[in-house]
Amino acid sequence: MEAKQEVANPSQGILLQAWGLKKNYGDRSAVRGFDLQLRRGEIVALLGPNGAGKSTTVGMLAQLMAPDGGSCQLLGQEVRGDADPIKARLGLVTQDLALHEPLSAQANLRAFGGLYGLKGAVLAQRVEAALNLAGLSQRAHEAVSRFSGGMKRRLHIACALLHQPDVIILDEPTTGVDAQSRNAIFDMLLQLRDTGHALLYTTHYMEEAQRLCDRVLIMDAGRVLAQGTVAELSALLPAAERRHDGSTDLEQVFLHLTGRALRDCA
Ligand SMILES: Nc1ncnc2c1ncn2[C@@H]1O[C@H](COP(=O)(O)OP(=O)(O)OP(=O)(O)O)[C@@H](O)[C@H]1O
Repeated sequence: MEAKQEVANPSQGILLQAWGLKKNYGDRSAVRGFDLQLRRGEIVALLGPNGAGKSTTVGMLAQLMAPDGGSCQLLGQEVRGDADPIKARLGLVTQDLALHEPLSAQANLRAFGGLYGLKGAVLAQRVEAALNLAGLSQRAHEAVSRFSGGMKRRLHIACALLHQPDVIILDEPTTGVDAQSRNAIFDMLLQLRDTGHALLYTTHYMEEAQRLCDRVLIMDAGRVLAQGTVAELSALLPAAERRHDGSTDLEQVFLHLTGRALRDCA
């Protein structure tokens, strides 16, 4: 195990921390050394093209797969197996929807709440709060099969939050949604950030990372190439490549770092 430079410390606001995470599939290195410090009250984007290693990184951070190297801590502790209570402090929003289409939004939430061991008045209160957060209170009793793609995505996110995790990892949560629903999802995520959650958000959409996130990690071929605020990343560009109006396009930064355009990598 590699040396740790710093202990993840919730009192300093660091809720999720990783050191040198590595993962191989056979002789392919999917992740080649991933470091992270995720703090309370921030949204960090993990931005990279298809195949960059984002989902594999999420799998290791969410304790779904063991790394081949490195380690991570959740609220200052290593997670010791599925039964470790600390694991409940993390919520994972997967890329694939996990909803029961014939059931209503409320019934889906109740079913997920049951999986987390919630019942009675607590379950009822959490389901109501989740419907509210997802903007679905008026559609609570309708079958999910009648929902738009964006409504399903919002419900899917709400299901992953019923156990009130501190750290939320979202793997491309806007896949297949229109601009209006994307805005509704952004509102949900900003509300979560502003109530003290820490969010890690994977995407291959630069404009999402730029608009929503406090910091951005740019990843390609299993490595983090650069990280920082958009302004910090912009400072990596040579003066001649910067826009005259001072605005930055993460696409330009990716192009500068890799010699190819992010949109051409998909
Ligand atoms: N189960 C697997 N077996 C073999 N190779 C895999 C497996 N899962 C991922 N890979 C490979 O590992 C690399 C990283 O894949 P990963 O899915 O983590 O990237 P990603 O950035 O999440 O991509 P996307 O945006 O398309 O989801 C890719 O080269 C991929 O083909």
